[in-house]
Amino acid sequence: MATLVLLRHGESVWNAEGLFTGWVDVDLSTKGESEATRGGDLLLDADITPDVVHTSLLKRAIRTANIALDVADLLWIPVKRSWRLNERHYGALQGKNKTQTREEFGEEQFMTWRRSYDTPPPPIKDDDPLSQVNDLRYAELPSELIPRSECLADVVDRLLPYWYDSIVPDLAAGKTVLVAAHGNSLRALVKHLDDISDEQIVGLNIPTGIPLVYELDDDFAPLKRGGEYLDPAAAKAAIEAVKNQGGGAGKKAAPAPKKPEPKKDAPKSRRGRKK
Ligand SMILES: O=C(O)[C@@H](CO)OP(=O)(O)O
Repeated sequence: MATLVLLRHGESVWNAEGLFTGWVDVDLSTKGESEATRGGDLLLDADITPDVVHTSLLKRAIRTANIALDVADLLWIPVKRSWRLNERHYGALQGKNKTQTREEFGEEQFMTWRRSYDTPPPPIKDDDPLSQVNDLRYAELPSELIPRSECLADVVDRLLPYWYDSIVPDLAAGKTVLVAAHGNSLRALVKHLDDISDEQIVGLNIPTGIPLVYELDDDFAPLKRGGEYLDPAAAKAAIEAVKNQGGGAGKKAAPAPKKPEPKKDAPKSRRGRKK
């Protein structure tokens, strides 16, 4: 038996502003930092001691893991990072306001881009300031592997090799594994773990900052489907909040605004690919 803890990063600045984020490297909000601290407290209270942490290459996940592990006095444990745990690349929607996108394109298109399993948003152009093609942290990746947009099916495809090659070996060695990642990369992992259909995964949302614990059998399948949130009541409320971002599913879209809000500037990141 092995223990796997999934932790979505705390609220980010762009979560708070209601913007599509994807691979843009935005930081935690003050509330997000508090959520990460609370995540660490919940781990302590549940007497769960991760032996190793896996994160994405994005600071909101990295900092959430650090804050939570610091609370538990576990900042020293080994850390492994991979772009394969990154958030779903939101293509040309990155930096756009969710409510305005819903109003401009309508509820159906908005939800298709946001939650459909196999329809990616329009691709981002390589010369867009919010593109990641020249971001130093992906310099070792062949350019064609850097996403220009992803649907959840694409995330499942790029995440599973990391699950099998990097996380499963740690679990097999008897380690308690913490994975600090993102709403949609964790949805992809939960889809795999709980064997959720392409249709059902559309309705699954992951709250920020609340550890989700899976006890796994010898085949790395969950003993309890869905795992257990360490604060189930808070998780339930937070899941609803994620679901309703941008106006929420099922609500009629308001008429299109006169002028869509311009895209946000990208937080600065180091540019330039290695030779
Ligand atoms: O903007 C994003 O990158 C994600 C997660 O914050 O949003 P959503 O929940 O709409 O997929």
